[in-house]
Amino acid sequence: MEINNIKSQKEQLIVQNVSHSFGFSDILKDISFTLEKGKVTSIVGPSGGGKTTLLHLCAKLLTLETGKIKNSFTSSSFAFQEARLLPWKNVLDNISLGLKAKGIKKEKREEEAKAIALKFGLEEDDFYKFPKDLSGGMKQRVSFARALVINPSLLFLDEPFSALDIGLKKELQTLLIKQIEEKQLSVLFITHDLMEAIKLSDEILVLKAEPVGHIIKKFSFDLPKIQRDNKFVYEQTAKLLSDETIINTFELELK
Ligand SMILES: Nc1ncnc2c1ncn2[C@@H]1O[C@H](COP(=O)(O)OP(=O)(O)OP(=O)(O)O)[C@@H](O)[C@H]1O
Repeated sequence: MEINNIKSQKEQLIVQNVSHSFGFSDILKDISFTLEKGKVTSIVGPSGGGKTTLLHLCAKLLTLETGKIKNSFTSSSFAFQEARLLPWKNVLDNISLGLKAKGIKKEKREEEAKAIALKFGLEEDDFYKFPKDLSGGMKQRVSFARALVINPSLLFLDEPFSALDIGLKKELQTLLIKQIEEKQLSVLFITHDLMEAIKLSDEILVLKAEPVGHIIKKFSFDLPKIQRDNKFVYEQTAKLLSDETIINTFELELK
């Protein structure tokens, strides 16, 4: 038991002095932060600031050129703004892709995929539908179920809520918070949405694009996510939006 505790404490993502360029364009400069087990770190900033590039470097979807990234989490998965489902596979088969890759038998795969599909608000009638017959919201439910069915210790999220209506956004955020609390899930989360970041994060890194993407400020929040009501989110948002660095980063106009 104790050995497990020691092992789990060591799970972290350490990003040290990471810079990145595409050709002659410098995109990121000297980025450093650490994501601990059970924590959520959000990267917020204006469009084009290099948020997705940073996430891709952390997830090894891009080759690291400068700096160090050490990921000691035991497993990871992804969910993106678009659900990216395989069009030739039905809902259950899409959800259980990661289980298949782990060598889990078909019967067990289906059982686990069905359980998580129901948890994420899909219905039995949806199980054998193909992506072309699903709404955008249903596709995103499948995408979340697929990412979480393998019980990852680290989840990479790139604006997964941005195309959803407000009700579904809230529902999926609540389900995600539950997973974070129950399973000590860690999340690296990209968003444009400051309120969303305040609701979900332990730490927010603000990325400024000019002249090259760099972290201009870090904010931490201690209140348990489950206790963050609208009042907390609005108050914290107002506080952050009155910070001069945030005003400059987002080029907000004060009237
Ligand atoms: N594969 C690539 N090759 C060349 N340039 C790229 C590539 N990927 C991204 N870029 C450029 O890098 C910059 C940062 O892009 P990135 O997608 O990381 O920003 P972002 O902050 O995630 O933006 P958004 O919020 O709009 O998604 C942009 O100018 C983009 O055009």
